[in-house]
Amino acid sequence: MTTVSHRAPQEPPPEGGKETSGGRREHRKGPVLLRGGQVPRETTDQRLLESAGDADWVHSDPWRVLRIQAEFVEGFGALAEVGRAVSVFGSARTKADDPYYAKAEAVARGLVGEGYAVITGGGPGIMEAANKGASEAGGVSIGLGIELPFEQGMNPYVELGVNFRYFFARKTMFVKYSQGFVVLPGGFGTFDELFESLTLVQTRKVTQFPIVLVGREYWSGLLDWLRTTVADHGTISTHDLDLLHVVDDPEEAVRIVVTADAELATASPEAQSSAT
Ligand SMILES: CC(C)=CCNc1ncnc2c1ncn2[C@@H]1O[C@H](COP(=O)(O)O)[C@@H](O)[C@H]1O
Repeated sequence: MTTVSHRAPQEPPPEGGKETSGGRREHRKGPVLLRGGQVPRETTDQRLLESAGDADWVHSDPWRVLRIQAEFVEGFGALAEVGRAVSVFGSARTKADDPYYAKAEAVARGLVGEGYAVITGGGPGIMEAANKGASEAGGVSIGLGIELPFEQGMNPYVELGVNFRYFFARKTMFVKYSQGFVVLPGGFGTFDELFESLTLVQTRKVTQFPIVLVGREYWSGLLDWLRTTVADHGTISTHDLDLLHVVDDPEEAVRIVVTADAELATASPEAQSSAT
């Protein structure tokens, strides 16, 4: 493994790497290709064997990789035996008297009634509502929490909780361990989760993955924009929007997930393949 040192422009040209047929120096580091001023002047082994000099690099990023790895291992370990599950997303700010709070509870109850565990981000608002609905219905209520600068802690209805430091490790868990996503009104965090799942379906990294938006009024502006501006520019195909189901009724949301999941169970193994 090598690390990249960034030099000031006045420093001498790099000595490391290999000369290509075009007479340029280049250095490969896994998926990373370094050329020109980015080629490291010395190899990692050289640095490792050096007794003197700056050794800070040994202590920071390589260890971070192990922490990231540990998050995946812990997450996989905690969730491997959960069985069929659906992730429910939505705003962290929704109050308990908001009608969407009750809808999220109802979605979770319905999912439990169909034998699914419910996975959320473990936080307040819609996440809390879904965990509440799941735990009160006697189902498996899971929270994949995220460490944030303003500590919130897991909502009290989470019964199996895993706390992540990295959003990307956590997002893998939502997709890997759920059979579908139900998305209630939310902000940037919710959009991130929604568009990540849409991208995975669009690029066939996951297949037959139902994504249900609850709240026609809330989502219609976004959908209109996708149908007109975005599709008109050709940056998505109109059929990409078929990936999304929009409903108002929690029971309908549950029905869509159950139907898509049943179709997947009878589909070919190739159709079931997943990159996660
Ligand atoms: C009040 C507040 C901001 C609390 C933050 N506490 C949180 N705890 C856990 N997951 C979160 C939190 N904030 C955002 N997320 C993630 O982002 C989504 C909600 O973000 P937003 O509120 O729509 O943008 C959730 O589905 C969740 O996965």
